[in-house]
Amino acid sequence: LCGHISEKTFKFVIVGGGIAGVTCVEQLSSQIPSSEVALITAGPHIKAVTNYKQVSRTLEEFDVEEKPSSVLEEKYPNLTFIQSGVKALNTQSHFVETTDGRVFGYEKLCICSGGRPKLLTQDNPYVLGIRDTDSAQEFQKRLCKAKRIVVVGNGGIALELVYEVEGCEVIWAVKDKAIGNTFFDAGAAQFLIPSLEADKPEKTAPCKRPRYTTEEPAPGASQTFTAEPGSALGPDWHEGIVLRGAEQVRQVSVEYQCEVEKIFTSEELLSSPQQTLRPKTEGSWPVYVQLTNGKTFGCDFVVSATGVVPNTEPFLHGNNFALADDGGLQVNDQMMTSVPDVYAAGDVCTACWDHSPLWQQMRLWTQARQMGWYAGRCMAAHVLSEQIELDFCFELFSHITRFFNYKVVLLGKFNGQGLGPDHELLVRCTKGQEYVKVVLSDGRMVGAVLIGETDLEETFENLILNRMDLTPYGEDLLNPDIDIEDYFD
Ligand SMILES: Cc1cc2nc3c(=O)[nH]c(=O)nc-3n(C[C@H](O)[C@H](O)[C@H](O)COP(=O)(O)OP(=O)(O)OC[C@H]3O[C@@H](n4cnc5c(N)ncnc54)[C@H](O)[C@@H]3O)c2cc1C
Ligand SMILES: NC(=O)C1=CN([C@@H]2O[C@H](COP(=O)(O)OP(=O)(O)OC[C@H]3O[C@@H](n4cnc5c(N)ncnc54)[C@H](OP(=O)(O)O)[C@@H]3O)[C@@H](O)[C@H]2O)C=CC1
Repeated sequence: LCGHISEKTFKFVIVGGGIAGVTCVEQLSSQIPSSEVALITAGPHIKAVTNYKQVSRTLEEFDVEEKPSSVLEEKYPNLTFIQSGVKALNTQSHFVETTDGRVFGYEKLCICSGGRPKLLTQDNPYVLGIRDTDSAQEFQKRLCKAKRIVVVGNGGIALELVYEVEGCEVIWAVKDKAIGNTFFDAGAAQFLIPSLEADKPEKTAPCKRPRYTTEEPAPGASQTFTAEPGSALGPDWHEGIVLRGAEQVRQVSVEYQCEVEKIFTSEELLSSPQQTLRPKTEGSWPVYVQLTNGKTFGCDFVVSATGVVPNTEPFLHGNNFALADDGGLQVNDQMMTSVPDVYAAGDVCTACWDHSPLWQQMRLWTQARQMGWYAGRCMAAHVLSEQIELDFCFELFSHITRFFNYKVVLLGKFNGQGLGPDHELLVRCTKGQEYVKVVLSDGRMVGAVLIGETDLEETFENLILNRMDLTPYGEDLLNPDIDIEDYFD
């Protein structure tokens, strides 16, 4: 960037129009309305949080809408929207350079560039990831002609896909002994598995959440930005699109405790000596997946639902950012990276402060919002030379979502993460109705998994936050004949 003259210098520059970036912009604009803020993002749309509802002290629910950037600009006159990717950053001179060749100065910068799918293999046309509207559309396009797909991964996307896909055979390959390892233990998995075999309940009411934009880009509009990823999808992304394959019925088979050994095409199969790559399945398929359990499945395509990689690439060259083991930009309890005046929030960053014993980072919509909001507050406080303390939302991990048509609430160390063998579990389960698991450490509740309409989230959240010794209550904690709320009044 040497020798570049910046077009304009802003007090605050935010990169990324996903939930983290947009929330950061909103926070800065409302805290210091007179300051000049620029939002630089690769696409013409931004993601906005709507219908925000604080369910309890730490649990929150909201909808997400994909909107044209003009909506933000109209709301915040101090905001300049710049539609372009950022291709380079000079943190010494405080400049960013965009893919369309412009240079902008900043006083404080917040990187909210999200993540991209961590695919099993790059550049294999039969291996798809799902992240943004474009990739979801591509998936839908391929699915409508597909008779069989292989889904690899055991986290959020795989859980959603195997349940939502209709009219297609789904082979689901997971590394673990049970499904959904990022969210559940084996007990919860056992509770959920019958939903994959049963007929799905008819969707009674249409989803009230707004759909994501699925329009084709305006002619000429996308050319410059096709290499840039869009914002991540989020709650109910699959409600807006038909996920139906070419068969009459859905059939899901889970292959446990295996990974992908090899992915090869039908041409490679035919040319292999003595057909060493002999598939165990009938028929001819465009692509084959050989698993470490010795089985090989032919399929129309593979979905790699194997996590995300933080989008740090354009910011690293020539700069000295400290990166975490997962590749995220390390941030401290003020959302500051290791480089002066550069902050980060959302999927691109890794929270490297001393976490509360009840919180952990997961790359989720809620955390992207909380981090963007808190980063905005920190940036504003720092230019005003004010002190700011880590927000309360980082005290307790909490997440509300839906899997297999059940409401799912996760609190604290819901899977006993990092607790070692010194913890106790209490479980209550009614088949097809609810699964309640409580994690106790030293007599205190430190985590919970609530599946179904349990109505226990607020009480359990309070019990966790109060750190009360629950030893005297024993198993009565989950006794369905005791109204637990009255019990602790
Ligand atoms: C299919 C799917 C379902 C999900 N479901 C849920 C759910 O139910 N609940 C939940 O809590 N979370 C869910 N998530 C996770 C959630 O969507 C993400 O954690 C969250 O959206 C991350 O927000 P972000 O703002 O950090 O990043 P992103 O939304 O990825 O936004 C990053 C932004 O940066 C822009 N950008 C990237 N690189 C550049 C660059 N070089 N220059 C300029 N701009 C750039 C992108 O265009 C984008 O606008 C889901 C994710 C996926 C993929
Ligand atoms: N409702 C919700 O809350 C949803 C949230 N999301 C979020 O979106 C993001 C993307 O979702 P997703 O891609 O499912 O990521 P997740 O991080 O949720 O899950 C990734 C899964 O893939 C497994 N995995 C990683 N590498 C391999 C490999 N080489 N072979 C086989 N399995 C592998 C991981 O196992 P291991 O953990 O052992 O490495 C893990 O089970 C995540 O941040 C997720 O939290 C997505 C959908 C719904």
